[in-house]
Amino acid sequence: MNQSASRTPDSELSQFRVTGEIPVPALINGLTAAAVPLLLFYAWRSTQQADPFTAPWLFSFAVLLAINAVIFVFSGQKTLQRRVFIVLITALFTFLAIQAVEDGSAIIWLFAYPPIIFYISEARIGIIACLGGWLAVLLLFSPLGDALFELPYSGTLRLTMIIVLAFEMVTCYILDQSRRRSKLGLIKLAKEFEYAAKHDALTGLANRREGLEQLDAEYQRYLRNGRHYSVLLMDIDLFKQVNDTFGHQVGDDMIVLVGKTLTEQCRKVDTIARWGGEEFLILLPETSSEDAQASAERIRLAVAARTVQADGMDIGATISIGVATIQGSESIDRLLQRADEALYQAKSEGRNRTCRAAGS
Ligand SMILES: Nc1nc2c(ncn2[C@@H]2O[C@H](COP(=O)(O)OP(=O)(O)OP(=O)(O)O)[C@@H](O)[C@H]2O)c(=O)[nH]1
Repeated sequence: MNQSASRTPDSELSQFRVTGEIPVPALINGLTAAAVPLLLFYAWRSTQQADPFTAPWLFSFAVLLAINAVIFVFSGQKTLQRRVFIVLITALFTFLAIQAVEDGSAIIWLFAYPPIIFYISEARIGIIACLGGWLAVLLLFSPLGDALFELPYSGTLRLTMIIVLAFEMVTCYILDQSRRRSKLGLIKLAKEFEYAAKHDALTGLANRREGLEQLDAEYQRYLRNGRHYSVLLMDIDLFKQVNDTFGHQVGDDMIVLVGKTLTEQCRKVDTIARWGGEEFLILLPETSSEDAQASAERIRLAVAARTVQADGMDIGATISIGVATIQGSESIDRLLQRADEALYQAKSEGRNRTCRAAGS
């Protein structure tokens, strides 16, 4: 599981939403909603404290973040919004790191950056951004930083910041990886459940429920475009004897063999469903009654040519098939009923044959 999971790229991962997970656009808009008034407040405070440089920058960041949110609301451009947001908050945190707002405490805001960047971007971007940010802080706190800026930070604060920031970034990375792996696990589990809900465990064919869904979808298409479709309802002949004589396992092998043969004989667009114990249904989209009859005969002969091994013997299987083609405004139930009647007729006429439903 982990192998295929770890191969899934982040971009693919971001397309899936696990119930309860905060969607990235919602988080971005929530953070924007919180950041804009905060930035405006600090901009106002800066003007009060006669700091003419900081206020315009904070105000600009507030406006750009608000514009980014508005663009999303009106255009729904999630990717663009996310990228712009990443650039803006990276620039904002860089600004906060080098700009000693008031007494220099603004740099503490850097701790808010790692969890946000890991949550809203791919793991690769998060690592690059955090590593770059940490190296930048290291450089800022070096003698070079002092040469370039007037930094009010003590040696103890610098050392603590560097260590705690690194600790926080690594922790965020580990938590983020754990979150991504859990999400991949859930996605894989959901796919397995979905597959199990739609397929028959023995043959791997569609199960009856999925067959009915496909029938309904085809019926809706038929109502729209009037293109007729057909169904083949088939049943392995005298199957009880196979079970009774050779055992249940040989019976199962025969069901699998028939399912395999049907798959080989059908088009990709056809739906092959295990309808019941030894009963199968094939949905043939856009297929006339004549073509359906021809397909049914081909399938019947293909099955009759195959054998399963039991007690060193080759056991042959034959099937009987009822063919029905949708007509007029009849319901799916009525179509299936006609196919069933045709199958019954094939059985009563001696089995190993194909019968077309009345009216088809
Ligand atoms: N091995 C196996 N047997 C199954 C399975 N599902 C149903 N069966 C058996 O299939 C048999 C079906 O028998 P019947 O309905 O009497 O039909 P038949 O013997 O095929 O006779 P006709 O349909 O009249 O040709 C029953 O004995 C079921 O127990 C399955 O998944 N595996």
